[in-house]
Formats: sequence, structure tokens, C-alpha cells
Amino acid sequence: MNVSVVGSGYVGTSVAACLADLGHDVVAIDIDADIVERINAGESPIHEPGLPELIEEHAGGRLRATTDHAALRDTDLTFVAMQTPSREDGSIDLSVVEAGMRDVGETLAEKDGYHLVVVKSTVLPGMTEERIVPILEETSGKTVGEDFGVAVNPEFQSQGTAVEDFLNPDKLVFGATDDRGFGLLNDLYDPLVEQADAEAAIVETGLREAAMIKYANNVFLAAKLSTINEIANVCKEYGVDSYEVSEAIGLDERIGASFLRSGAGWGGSCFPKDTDAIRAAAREQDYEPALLDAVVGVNDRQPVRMVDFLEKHVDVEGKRVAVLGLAFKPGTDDIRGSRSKLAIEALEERGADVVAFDPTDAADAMAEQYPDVEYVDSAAAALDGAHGALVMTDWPEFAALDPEFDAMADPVVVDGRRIIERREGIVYEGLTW
Ligand SMILES: NC(=O)C1=CN([C@@H]2O[C@H](COP(=O)(O)OP(=O)(O)OC[C@H]3O[C@@H](n4cnc5c(N)ncnc54)[C@H](O)[C@@H]3O)[C@@H](O)[C@H]2O)C=CC1
Ligand SMILES: O=C(O)[C@H]1O[C@H](OP(=O)(O)OP(=O)(O)OC[C@H]2O[C@@H](n3ccc(=O)[nH]c3=O)[C@H](O)[C@@H]2O)[C@H](O)[C@@H](O)[C@@H]1O
Repeated sequence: MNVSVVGSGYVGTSVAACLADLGHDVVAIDIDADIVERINAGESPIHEPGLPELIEEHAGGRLRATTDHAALRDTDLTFVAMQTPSREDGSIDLSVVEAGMRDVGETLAEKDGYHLVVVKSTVLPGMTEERIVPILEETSGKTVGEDFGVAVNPEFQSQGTAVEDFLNPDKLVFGATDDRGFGLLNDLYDPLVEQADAEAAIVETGLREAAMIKYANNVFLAAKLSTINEIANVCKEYGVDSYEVSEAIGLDERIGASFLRSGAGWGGSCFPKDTDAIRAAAREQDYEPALLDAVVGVNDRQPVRMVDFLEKHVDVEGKRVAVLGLAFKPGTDDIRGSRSKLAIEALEERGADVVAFDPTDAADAMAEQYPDVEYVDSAAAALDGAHGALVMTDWPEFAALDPEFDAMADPVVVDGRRIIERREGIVYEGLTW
């Protein structure tokens, strides 16, 4: 099939490259000329394992990129993968998607025949029907359900495993305005269903339900993590090893073993944003989301607890303190929602001189928000002369650190990810026991 993807960021680029790999002809459309140039040159615009290989293989063949929305006219369906960030009050900001939909609608005005617009961006229930469809109808002069269809097909991939997740989903969720829409989505994903390692469930549902499934999925996982973090905090007070507790409760199939690693908390581009969006949306409907407020409260306290534990051993004022890890998790250079930000803020508030390292180029983006931090090019350089270290991201190379700790002025290590080996010569503070 001929597919266009509007918005070639983390989701759009991996969706475009994977669909090309499944045999579709794909055009990625982005307003960022640099992204377009890189894809056409066969390079990945983002740090994502497996993606460079796919782009290198398909660029110039089944995958191309452009800044010109007119390219979508030659395709059967268009994915919408633009960003849906949070506003200051946590509510969802749909303005980028709305502006993009005008470009899409104006282009569709010139197209003959049915076209399907598939919303992959995470949007609240109702937004597709009430805000996206009217823009498309107005700018294209066409009628939804007749001249064109609209679908909601949320994405559940995680950063760092996006390619693997896209190609091996546990479920495909389709909401659509009409049968042709459902038909096109089934055809599109057919090669994926055929080649996936395990059978993916196909959930055909309404537009509103499809949108809510995405939020429920993320918010449930965030709540699971805050629950295990709170349990771990209590475990630490009792001297109980919370990882042994997690392992045992994970054996109960009703709980499940995944997403039970307690520590510095959950970050990323979506858990914080989606949890905030659903809390704000609930309040708008006069519903107080008490549990979800607590889920966020527990999460935001974890990095501050780490600084508190460090201060049990060292007064950080005027002292050099190392922050190891800036990306919100290993395998990505993304700092959105990173717990390191809250740790840096807490350290700076208490007068520490922060020195930070991440194995990716995450420091470039971090430096824009935290210019007073010293960014160095190795963990050893960060630890050298430091009066304490906070381990914020579970990069494997941090787990391998050992003699580097001996160069610290005060070898106090607060391990937010349970990856550092306790040993003599290190004052170890875990979050989990
Ligand atoms: N990052 C992730 O792993 C996941 C993200 N999502 C959702 O997918 C959506 C996209 O997220 P990301 O890929 O992380 O965002 P992103 O910010 O990385 O990418 C968005 C892209 O859209 C482009 N864009 C903006 N306006 C445009 C326009 N008018 N025409 C063409 N391109 C335009 C931007 O230049 C940017 O490259 C969000 O709603 C997010 O919640 C869902 C699942 C996973
Ligand atoms: O909507 C999205 O953007 C995506 O959000 C998450 O994916 P992602 O943010 O890439 O990362 P996760 O692997 O879920 O990790 C999120 C955060 O939780 C933390 N985490 C995860 C697992 C765990 O056991 N403990 C833990 O602290 C990670 O360190 C990270 O900060 C979801 O897992 C995806 O299904 C979803 O598509």
C-alpha cells in the first residue's frame, strides 16, 4: 500500500521505517528539513536501536521523506504522528496537530477517491471527532465517512525498543468512522500480523474507546510503578529487600512480573504527559482523580528522596556532586520527563555544583534547560573529585563502574536504579533496601 506519515519524530520515523520494511511504499512528511534530509540520506534522525539499519536499507527505495504535504495525495492513508505536548496546567496541547490537520485537509481537497486519516498521536477521547474531523472537513470540503475516513490507531511502542515493539505488538487497536477504514487498517497490518513472533490481538472498537485505551495503558503502568515505588520506600524503612518482594509478588499472574523495578521513578515523553492530560481532563469533567494525583506525587518525590539520602552523609552545599544518566531510560537520548531533571533541581536548590554525564548526546538538550551543570564526557570524569553520585539511569556501562568510585572525594553512591554493586570503600544508599 502507499502510506504517508505526517510527523517524523520518535513515533513517525519508526512507524514509517517499519511499514517500509513490511513492504509498503512510505513517504515521511515533516516540517523539519533536517529530519527529511537525514532520512533521505539513509540516516536515522533519532537514537533508536534497529532504526538506522532499516532506514539505510529502505531510504531511496520504499521509504522517502519530504517537507511537502502534497505527497500524501499519492497515498491511500495518512498517519498523523505529530506531538501532543502538555500545557503549563498539564492539559493536552492539540495545537500542533490541529495546524498539521489543516495542511492535510487542504491537500486532500485536491485528491480524488477515498483516503483514510489515521490518528497515531495520543489524543483524548472525543478530540478526533470534535476537533480533528471538523478541520479536515472544512479545509478539504469533503465529508467524513463518505469521501474520507478517520481512524484512531494508538501506538504502544516504547523508546529504545520501538522497532521490536512495532513489529511484535501484543495488540493492534483500531477505531474507525466506517468499514472502509477498518478494512484499510487490516490490510495495512496484514503483513505484520503474518510475520510477528506471537499472535497479536486485533481490537476493533470506537474512536473514543481507542483513544482511551492508549491513556489507560500508560496510566495503569505509571500507577503500577508508583505502587511498587511506594512499597519499596516502606521496605527501605524496615530494612526489607524490595526486589525480593517484587520478584515474589510478580509470580502472581494477576500482578505480573514486568514493570516492578522500583527506584528513581518513571519519566519519558509520554507517562508524565499522558498522566497529566488525563488528570486535567478528569478535573474538567468535575471528577477528582485522587489516585492519579498520588501516582504523580510519589513519582516526583523519588529523585528528591535520593538527594535526601545523599545529604545523610554529605552536606552538598558548595560541593561537586555527580549525576550519572540524563536520558529518561537506557537506549535513548531523550530527556523528556527524565528524573535527572528533578534530581538536578533539588541539588542546585541545596547549593551543589552538579557535574553530569550520559553516554548519549542527551547533555546537549539538558544544557539548554540546566546551563549551570557541568557536562563531562565520561562517568569517570563526573565521579573524579565528586562528594557523592546519584545514579539516575540504568545504563549498563554504569553497572560496570568500579575503580572509578575510588576517585571520588566522598564515595557516597545513591543508586536510583539498583545497578551498582555494594562493596567496601563505597557508602552505598539504595532506594530499594
Ligand atoms: N515517543 C513515543 O515513544 C511515543 C509517542 N506517542 C505519541 O505519538 C505522538 C508523537 O510523539 P513523538 O514521536 O514522541 O513526537 P516528536 O516530537 O518526536 O515528533 C513529532 C514530529 O512532528 C513534526 N511536525 C510537527 N508539525 C508538523 C506538521 N504540520 N507537518 C509535518 N510534521 C510536523 C515535528 O517536526 C516532529 O518531528 C504523541 O502524541 C505521543 O504522545 C505514542 C506512543 C509512543
Ligand atoms: O506512550 C508512550 O510513549 C510509551 O510510553 C511507555 O514507553 P517509554 O516511555 O518509551 O518507556 P518505558 O520503558 O515504559 O519506561 C518509562 C519509565 O518507567 C521507568 N521504569 C520502567 C519499568 C520499571 O520496571 N521501572 C521503571 O522505573 C523507566 O526507567 C522510564 O523512566 C510505554 O511503556 C509504551 O507502551 C508507550 O507506547
